[in-house]
Amino acid sequence: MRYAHTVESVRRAEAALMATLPAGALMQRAAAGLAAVCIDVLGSVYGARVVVLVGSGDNGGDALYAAARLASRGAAVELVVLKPEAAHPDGLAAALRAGARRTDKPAWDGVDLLVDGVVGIGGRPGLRDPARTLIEDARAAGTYVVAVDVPSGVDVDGATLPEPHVTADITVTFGTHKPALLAAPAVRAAGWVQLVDIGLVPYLDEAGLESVESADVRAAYPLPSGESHKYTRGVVGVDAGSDRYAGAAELCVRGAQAGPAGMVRFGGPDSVAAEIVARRPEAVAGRGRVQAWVVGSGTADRADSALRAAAADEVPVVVDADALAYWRPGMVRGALLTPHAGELARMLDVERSVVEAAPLAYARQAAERLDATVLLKGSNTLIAERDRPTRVVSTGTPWLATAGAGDVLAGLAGSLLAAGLPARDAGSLAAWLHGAASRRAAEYGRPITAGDVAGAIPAATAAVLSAPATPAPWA
Ligand SMILES: NC(=O)C1=CN([C@@H]2O[C@H](COP(=O)(O)OP(=O)(O)OC[C@H]3O[C@@H](n4cnc5c(N)ncnc54)[C@H](O)[C@@H]3O)[C@@H](O)[C@H]2O)[C@@H](O)CC1
Ligand SMILES: Nc1ncnc2c1ncn2[C@@H]1O[C@H](COP(=O)(O)OP(=O)(O)O)[C@@H](O)[C@H]1O
Ligand SMILES: [K+]
Repeated sequence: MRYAHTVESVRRAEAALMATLPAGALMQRAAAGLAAVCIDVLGSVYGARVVVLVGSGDNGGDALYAAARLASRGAAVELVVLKPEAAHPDGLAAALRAGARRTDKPAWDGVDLLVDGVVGIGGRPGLRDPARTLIEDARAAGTYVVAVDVPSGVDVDGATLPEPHVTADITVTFGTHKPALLAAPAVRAAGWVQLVDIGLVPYLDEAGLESVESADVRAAYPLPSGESHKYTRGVVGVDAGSDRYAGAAELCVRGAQAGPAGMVRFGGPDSVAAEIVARRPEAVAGRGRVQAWVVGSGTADRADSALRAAAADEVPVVVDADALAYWRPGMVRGALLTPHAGELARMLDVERSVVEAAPLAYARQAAERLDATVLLKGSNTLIAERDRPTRVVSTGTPWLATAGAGDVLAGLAGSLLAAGLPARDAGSLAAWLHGAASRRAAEYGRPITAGDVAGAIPAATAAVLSAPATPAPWA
């Protein structure tokens, strides 16, 4: 996992760490890491032109000490000190001593790098002038931007993206990630994120947000063993599709078949079942004992009865698409709801745009109010559960925004549930593998169908499971 901590928890940890160190040591660690990334970006430092925007807090202090390091390596460093009376005095003196010069209006032509030290975790969202105009001018000139700790102006904890804000090419962050560096929409402003270790980790409490990585998928994926048979691997029931949306049923079944469960039962209408079995002969038509249900993809006006029937089995349920409207808090223990922003907005009775602007807050609110694990689909996908760190998955590609992709995801999540994973892990792994499969299918940049995504899930799974350890002979 990559972990993100809120401003409050970073401050708490920093205070505890600072108490063990000489004054200023932490800022030096941060500045050294920042300067190293800038040097990497520049390639050749000597003679490079660097403009540093210096705010009035410690974020500006970091930027000033990094500026001193760059200037002492021969870079032509220009400091724009936004509030001279409040700039970090020792940092400013160090930068000037090393040869940096002050300016109010840099000529952006020929600037190799802009360092954004306007505000960090102490910043209020948004940017005021003159920082705003300076950033706009630099961007218009195509200047490469390195943000210090966070891109200035973003909402650090809420990960929303108020206008105006800095859009960085690289963000060099200290100690731990911040929510805005992992979750949409703010993550779009961060560019590539580089974490600098300043020794904070032992002092941090549990992260509120965690980003799922390939090693997490490998560690949690339910593997069959030599003793397994199809029933011990889990049976997943799919109640999806209708005469109008038969395709949704097939895509959901294909997602389920690409997961770890040993068998897929199709419990939808007979007319659809006949077609499913003809096209996917491994699926078994008719209801029976299952370890998890997937309900709702393309069920149209059967959604209510389909959800109630699944709930009566008292096994975990993936509640997707049309069935979401009939979800009642507490209906099923261990349920995984898989709405996109529009569906979640309807469930919470707000506008879609409101959810899209603050997905992290709404996914969390939904998990509370709806009493279930909520997987909110989008450019990155969130998995929220009450009293647990929220997960974020960002393996997908925008090509994944294609009709039916959600049906595949629901099927895959159901298979992982049936194989025994709790809802939060099933949702995390399903979203990760679904996103990885979409990238594989899109070959890093071409249109794909939901069927292509389903077809690529086994290869994406193989790639992540091929751990360096020697596999057991039967695996
Ligand atoms: N606390 C620590 O131990 C460490 C902090 N570090 C740095 O310190 C930063 C936090 O420093 P601070 O707490 O001083 O806060 P910041 O430097 O993030 O910002 C606070 C200052 O910016 C002004 N400000 C707030 N919102 C603004 C806005 N929208 N536009 C313009 N000005 C605004 C405030 O009036 C205040 O003076 C971190 O992000 C990190 O870069 C690092 O040096 C590592 C160690
Ligand atoms: N911009 C994007 N970048 C990456 N993935 C996206 C983006 N937009 C949507 N997705 C993903 O595409 C899938 C679309 O699912 P969904 O909205 O349910 O479509 P459908 O209902 O047609 O199946 C989800 O997995 C979602 O996370
Ligand atoms: K910054």
